[in-house]
Amino acid sequence: MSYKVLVSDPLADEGVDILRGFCEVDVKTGLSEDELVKIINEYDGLLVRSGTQVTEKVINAAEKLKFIGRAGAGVDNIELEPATKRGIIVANAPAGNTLAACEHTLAMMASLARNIPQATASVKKGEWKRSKFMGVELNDKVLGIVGFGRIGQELAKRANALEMKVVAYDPYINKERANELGVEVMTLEQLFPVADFITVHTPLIKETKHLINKDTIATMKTGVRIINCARGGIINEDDLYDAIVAGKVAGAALDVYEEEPPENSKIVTLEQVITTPHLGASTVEAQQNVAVSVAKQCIEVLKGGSAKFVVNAPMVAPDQQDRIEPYARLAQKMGKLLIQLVEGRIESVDIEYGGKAADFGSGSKYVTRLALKGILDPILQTPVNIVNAEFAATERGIKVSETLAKESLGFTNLITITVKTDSMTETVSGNVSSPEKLRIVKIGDYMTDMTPGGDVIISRHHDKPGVIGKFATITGQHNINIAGMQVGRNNPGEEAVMVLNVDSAVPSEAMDEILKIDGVFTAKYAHI
Ligand SMILES: NC(=O)C1=CN([C@@H]2O[C@H](COP(=O)(O)OP(=O)(O)OC[C@H]3O[C@@H](n4cnc5c(N)ncnc54)[C@H](O)[C@@H]3O)[C@@H](O)[C@H]2O)C=CC1
Ligand SMILES: O=C(O)C(=O)COP(=O)(O)O
Repeated sequence: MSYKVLVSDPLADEGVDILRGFCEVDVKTGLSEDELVKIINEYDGLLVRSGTQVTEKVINAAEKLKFIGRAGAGVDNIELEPATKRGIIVANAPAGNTLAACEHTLAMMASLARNIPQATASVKKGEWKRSKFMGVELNDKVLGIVGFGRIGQELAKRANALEMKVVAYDPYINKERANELGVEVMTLEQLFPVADFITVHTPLIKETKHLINKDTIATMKTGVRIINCARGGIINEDDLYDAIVAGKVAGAALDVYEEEPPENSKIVTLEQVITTPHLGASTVEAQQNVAVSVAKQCIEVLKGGSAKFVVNAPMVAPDQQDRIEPYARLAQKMGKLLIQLVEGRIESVDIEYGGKAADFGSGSKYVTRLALKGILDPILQTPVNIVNAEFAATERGIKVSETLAKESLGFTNLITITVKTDSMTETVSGNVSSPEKLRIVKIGDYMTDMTPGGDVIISRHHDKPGVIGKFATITGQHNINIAGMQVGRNNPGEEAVMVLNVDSAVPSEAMDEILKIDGVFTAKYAHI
């Protein structure tokens, strides 16, 4: 299969070369939304930085698109919901530019403290105004970090070395980690009045939009200096402008703007405001890191796998991946079996985790989505994957639940999936004996021991002499070889469940004959 990938923002050659080794790549930068909409249906993958707006209109025109890669951290230029609905994996390269953005913030803070850009411009004009550019020291000043994630934490380490006092606010902060870094954790109300420098390192989301505004600025120290190397929009630029003009804020260092480029922004015209054109990630090292990361993830996805840093699907922690992967495979096969066993409109799917499968934490969401993929893939037009599985279920009114099992039937781990339709309920339980040995151990009320895979006939029949023999006769007449057989029953002479593994597909005529056997209640052919 040959794939085509569009790179619509400048991407380091190292990434483009990796992609070219796998598929056709077009590099077309500076496209308008309409230009992108016109060509996007040719592509299986799209790689961007912050320059391309991946809007709903673009996504809806992207008929073949399977992957959108963000060569960087922030994904606020990609509309995630439409991508998720369409099953398009969106991934970023979150750590590749952390140090670049952190060092840029440090450089901006030092430049702001010592008026370096203004002084440079003055000298270049032939001036020699030493008293005009009196600065302040960083030493002993309070640095308030808002958003204590990757960049915020790296910055704290470096600010400690400059002998600044670091305080931080983050609603999801790891207090132990902050204390290890010598950082005092505060509320925003505590941080604003004590900080000499305030720097924001949050994503731009509804909670952080205009987090710095006229009301919050009013609570800050007079003479505070503010830095934004995260996202335009976290600071209300008009309010910051007024506060600088009023002398409340001594100055600001901005790398990012509410509108980029900031053509209509008055804030950039102020002498006290130093500016760079969104350069936080622009180092040779960071660009190589992020380009290679998204290129590799793009290839993985186009090969049918998953990406390492998916932002629109549940992630499994890297140290849990090997452990959870066999359960995910098992759940998908169980789902595929179940959909072939049930009849009617599906109303609910419950996935029960027992024994060692009960402590997956958020990893269970990954397993659940693969179970849903197994169930929904054969019945839906659009391909179902880890990204859109839950959406595809809820859109069809299917209630999905996860429960912890009270018992695991004596197995060290057990997953039980129950599918309820408007006419019946079917339950299948499975166990991971070893990463290579997956087993279906129970169908309905009957214990079995079946390796999920290949072609099977599953019957419910009266446990009496001669019934099983007739199965063998019919399959033999249709030249279908029986590879294995297990029968489960609760009491002799009552109902039994049989799983017959066969070596080839079973035609409908053979199934019609099987259904006519005296004593057969139900019989289904399934390919798993
Ligand atoms: N200027 C540039 O070129 C670059 C900008 N960035 C931007 O920097 C920002 C931070 O990036 P990372 O540190 O890599 O992300 P991260 O995800 O590691 O950290 C973000 C932190 O913000 C915190 N947060 C979320 N909501 C918050 C709220 N309401 N108040 C305070 N904190 C909140 C999160 O808990 C998290 O710890 C992002 O917006 C990213 O897009 C990143 C790289 C380069
Ligand atoms: O990674 C981020 O969030 C950035 O803002 C970097 O943006 P860029 O890739 O340089 O357009």
